[in-house]
Amino acid sequence: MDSTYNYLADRALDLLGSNSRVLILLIGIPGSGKSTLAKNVVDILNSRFEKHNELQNQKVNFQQSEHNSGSFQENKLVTGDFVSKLEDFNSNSEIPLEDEYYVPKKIKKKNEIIISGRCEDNSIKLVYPKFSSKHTSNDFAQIVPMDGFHLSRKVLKQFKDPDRAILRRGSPFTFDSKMVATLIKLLASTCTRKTLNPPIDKFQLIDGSITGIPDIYVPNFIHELKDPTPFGIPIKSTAKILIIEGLYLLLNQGPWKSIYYSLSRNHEICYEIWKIEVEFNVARERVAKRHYESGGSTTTEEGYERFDINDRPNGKLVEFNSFSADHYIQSI
Ligand SMILES: Nc1ncnc2c1ncn2[C@@H]1O[C@H](COP(=O)(O)OP(=O)(O)OP(=O)(O)O)[C@@H](O)[C@H]1O
Repeated sequence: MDSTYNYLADRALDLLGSNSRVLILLIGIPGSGKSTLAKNVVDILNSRFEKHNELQNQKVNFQQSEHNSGSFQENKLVTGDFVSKLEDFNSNSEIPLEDEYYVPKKIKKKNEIIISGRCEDNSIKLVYPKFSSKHTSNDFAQIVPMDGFHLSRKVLKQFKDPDRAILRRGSPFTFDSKMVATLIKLLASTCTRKTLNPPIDKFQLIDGSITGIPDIYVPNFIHELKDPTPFGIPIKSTAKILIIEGLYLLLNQGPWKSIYYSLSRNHEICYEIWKIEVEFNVARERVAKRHYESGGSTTTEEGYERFDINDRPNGKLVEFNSFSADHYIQSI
């Protein structure tokens, strides 16, 4: 197992090369072990980062612009082109909550831009970094979960068939898929292949005032609240390896398919797609156990039932309707 995680950490570092950032999409059916694998790989990367800095006898090796006015300069953001194409949010316009194709809108504030989809709970915030004085070892590699893009129960209850929406929570139509696609396009724009001159060490962090990469805040999913919270997860401008994990990232249906197209048609983007392969009966055992241990079901039998009602159809959907990945990992 450890050798798989170490191999993947090496692979991510090789992909990064001397680019400012690499994006890795991690997919797999429910229970395939996406979160577990992503966490292990990110931990290895961050501990290597820490060790590297210890060897160099410096806390964090990082490059920052000397003259940073700290003022907001949208045109300096690498995400500027993409964001400028989004329409401004108009508080009078009605948001069709069930429209999967609803296009997110932007709201500009002093030194930040908020991108809002069908529900403000799923919003994303971009902040142009003023100063980046505090860095920790966790700034190097990071997991970006998709859970925060679950539509809130408040929204699902307003669907034409709220019972079905609540029962099938976790299915593609219960996410703000346009916001997921928007986030990936935003992140992709921060991962363009640009060999810096002079080439920099893989482990060197570079301030957003040099790269034009903003800090991006994405929604978190608090399991106790059973709903998303906006801006709960910061993706610092200095993060160099991002692992985005989610079930539907390669789905070739609805707004999800734009994720694959936005990456695969652009060879300028430094990215790779990894898929974990696992037998359904193995995933079923794991998920039923997880449901039971987390209190989501009172017996293991009920855990199996939950897998069969929701996780299995969602898993089958992605197994038969997804684009191909770049690298396949056998779950052990
Ligand atoms: N290789 C493994 N061997 C045994 N159990 C595992 C393995 N990987 C993960 N698990 C366990 O299986 C369960 C599901 O793992 P994890 O949450 O990482 O999967 P996931 O693909 O992210 O699932 P989901 O999409 O449902 O969130 C967890 O309880 C985890 O501890």
